[in-house]
Amino acid sequence: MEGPVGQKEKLQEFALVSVSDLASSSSESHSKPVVARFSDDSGLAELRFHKESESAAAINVDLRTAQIFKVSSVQSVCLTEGSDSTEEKTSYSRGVTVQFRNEEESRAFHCAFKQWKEEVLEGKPLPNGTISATKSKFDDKIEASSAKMYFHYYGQLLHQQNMLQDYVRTGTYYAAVIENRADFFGRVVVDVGAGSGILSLFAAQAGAKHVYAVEASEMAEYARKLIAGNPSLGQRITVIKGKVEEVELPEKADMLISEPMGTLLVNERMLESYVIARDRFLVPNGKMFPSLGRIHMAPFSDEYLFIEIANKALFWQQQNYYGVDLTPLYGSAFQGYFSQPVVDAFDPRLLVASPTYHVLDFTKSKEEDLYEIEIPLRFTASVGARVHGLACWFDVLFNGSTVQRWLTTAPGAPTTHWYQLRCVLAQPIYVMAGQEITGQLRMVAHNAQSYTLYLTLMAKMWGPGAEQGGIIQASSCKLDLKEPYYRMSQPQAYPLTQDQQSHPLINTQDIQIQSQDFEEAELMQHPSPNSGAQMNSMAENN
Ligand SMILES: C[S@@+](CC[C@H](N)C(=O)[O-])C[C@H]1O[C@@H](n2cnc3c(N)ncnc32)[C@H](O)[C@@H]1O
Repeated sequence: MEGPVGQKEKLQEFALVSVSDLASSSSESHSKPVVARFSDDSGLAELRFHKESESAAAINVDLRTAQIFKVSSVQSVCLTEGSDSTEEKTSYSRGVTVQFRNEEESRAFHCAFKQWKEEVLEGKPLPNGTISATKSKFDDKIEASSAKMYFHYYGQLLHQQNMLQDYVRTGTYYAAVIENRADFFGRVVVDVGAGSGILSLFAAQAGAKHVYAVEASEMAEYARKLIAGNPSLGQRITVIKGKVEEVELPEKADMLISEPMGTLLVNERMLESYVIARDRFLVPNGKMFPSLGRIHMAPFSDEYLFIEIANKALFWQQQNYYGVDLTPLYGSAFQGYFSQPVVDAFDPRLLVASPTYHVLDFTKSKEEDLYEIEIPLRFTASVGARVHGLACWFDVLFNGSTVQRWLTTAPGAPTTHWYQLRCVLAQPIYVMAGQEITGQLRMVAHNAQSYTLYLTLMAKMWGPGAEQGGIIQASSCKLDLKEPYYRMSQPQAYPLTQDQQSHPLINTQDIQIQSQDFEEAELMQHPSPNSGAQMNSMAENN
């Protein structure tokens, strides 16, 4: 045994009685002693079984995927994923039976095996496009079942198509890239979560020197196909299948391009992957497309929506449902319906105050900043109304050196597949025109790639008692962003109340609509692909 683990030239050797490759049934044994050698001198952490002083006919095991099982006190089986080099796609499991000289050596070997996996591989740089650690930051914070469903969803062409067919989204990306050729020309670009590879192809069209398209789902294979089918661009694009938290790239990037936005900007928690990619791949002062996002918020009044939600729970008020009293569950059902944020396109005239916004700067935010986001709220009601909750939407900025362009999901702007989001209070509050509405929106990330939302809205004392500063109404709710209620309908022509007609609601200029180059977008009837609820219901259906 030589070269203790942890030193620069890492190497460890064991003498064995024999090894046999289960696939070939050939056995390496006695004539010359068999050696098991852990090494990383090729840059690849591997276990190699070979005859002493003979490297030919060695059996190589990739330690990143290898597992070892004890069959007896002196015999073990080492299983690993293998790949057939002649046919890139084929992957199969490979087994090697290892015979030790005694129990003590077996124990030492197992101990070394465990150490190599845990200590040597942890954070160790590996060759381009390979996985850098057995368990990454992504795996630490995201539930495996959520990640599996998430990448399964994005692995399907139909869901990529849904995003590609959001012409406001894809058209704004295209315009932002092509109008800012100067930012791409001759530059190295990383496409973070490349999906079909569309943004990589746009970057190549704008003259990028090379684009690394990193995609964790099975979509990476389709991206390869699409890119190969566009050879004049494709020769400057490399698709790397893996998570941005784990892959290694051969060079630093001058620029990142990505579409990491989910419902309410933060759903899916992909913004965290975007800033991790920034820290891992981007040169100092490199560009990010988009570079920042804003969450916009305003209180709204929507009697129809409120009644619709409240009515859903009425089912549980039946006292004789096939002879069963359902009322014990009414309260829980009522709460359950109000814990679902509503996703739809609403008429901006439902807003009862000018919106405010919260900025997330992707060039500066730390990953941890996105774990919990607290937004203080302060509005002045422009009309007297019953406030039913908080309406939210987002926009992102492409801060090009030639043209600055915003992609907005604002109500009243051409509809995107993100629509808008509304948090509805089970207990509405009443406000008069000119009254101040305060509160807080707190978003806490959870391990199912989404957020729990805590909303509080308060209306301060109005009239003579106001100087005392007393709060007369406060209403709170807790919602799960992963479980939205999709209420996809055409924006309704809401009849204005008399009060609303005499007071113009809000200055619609306050809602920045910057993607107006596009014709009225057709309203898409499909639910957002970025929704956990849809993924869940999809999984339930399967
Ligand atoms: C919203 S889609 C955008 C796809 C494509 N860029 C586009 O604009 O059409 C996000 C993509 O990022 C991928 N993705 C999400 N998190 C990732 C991660 N940590 N590493 C690599 N890919 C990821 C998803 O599988 C999905 O294909």
